[in-house]
Amino acid sequence: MLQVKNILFSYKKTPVLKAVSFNVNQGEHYSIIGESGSGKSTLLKLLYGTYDLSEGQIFWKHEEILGPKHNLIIGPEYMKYVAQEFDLMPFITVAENIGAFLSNFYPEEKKERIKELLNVVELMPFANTKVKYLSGGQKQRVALARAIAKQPEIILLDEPFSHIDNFKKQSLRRSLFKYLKEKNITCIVATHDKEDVLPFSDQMIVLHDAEIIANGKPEDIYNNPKTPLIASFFGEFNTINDKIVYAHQLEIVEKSELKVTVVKCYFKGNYYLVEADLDGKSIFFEHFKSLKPGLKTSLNIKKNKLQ
Ligand SMILES: Nc1ncnc2c1ncn2[C@@H]1O[C@H](COP(=O)(O)OP(=O)(O)OP(=O)(O)O)[C@@H](O)[C@H]1O
Repeated sequence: MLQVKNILFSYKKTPVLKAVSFNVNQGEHYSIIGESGSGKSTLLKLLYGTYDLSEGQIFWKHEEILGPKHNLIIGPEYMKYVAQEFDLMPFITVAENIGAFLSNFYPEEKKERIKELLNVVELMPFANTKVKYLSGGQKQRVALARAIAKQPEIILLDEPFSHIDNFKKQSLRRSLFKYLKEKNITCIVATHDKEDVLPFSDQMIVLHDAEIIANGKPEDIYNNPKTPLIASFFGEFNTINDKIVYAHQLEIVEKSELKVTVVKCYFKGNYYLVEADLDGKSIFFEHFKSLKPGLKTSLNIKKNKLQ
């Protein structure tokens, strides 16, 4: 188990993280979300032992993870960290990069392992391409494969799919997270993307103003967002009578107290996001077809949030 116990950390005077505590079980998928600058990357770096903590402790199993004051080499053996800037060897091939830290003692096994890893990150066709000729997204996939090559016990991923296009992202996410679960590798992901969290995470935390403002199962946090900031991570939402209501929870009905006037419609693929006026305030709801600006209608809040 990873135990983060009441940590405090500042780069300068103001704390970037304070009173941060949470536990992650072996094999669990844990997500860290928060606005830009909320300390997600800093938290991953602290878990990796990049900096010394001002207060608190971090343990993996019974071993304390200590910073550079105590270690010449940053990062414990059993842990891998994939930063936003990936550090690859440009003049050798994808396969050579992935195999760089694998033992040469059993060449056949090494070849098989590289093949397996190339499949996980869907880079088989680029096995013999030099990394310098790859796109940003392809390089990010090499970095991911390299991080799992030696089968760490725990992997820290900072925005792991940020450079990868939407075509590849969906299948890559499934492939990587499935692989990590199968191998029982604990995975901690800092992300802006709810698609990294909702379908895959066992637990998540939300950082704001240097502290954890929510910690729990994604389903619970999604269904009961405590603040507008949390709701905004998941999608378009409204505050109606002091309650947070997602756009998809509103439906048009014949009569209700919520009388709105349509302002604009945005095509979203399988639905339209409708912007409407409710007593001088903008309100957003989803509808299956486009509505004319100026149309007056009534809305109802659906009961089941997942509908
Ligand atoms: N090396 C550093 N020296 C000083 N301040 C830093 C350093 N790295 C980060 N910060 C500051 O610490 C705060 C948290 O940064 P961090 O990169 O952890 O946020 P983040 O949530 O990962 O942001 P993003 O989502 O944009 O990657 C920010 O205010 C940032 O400016």
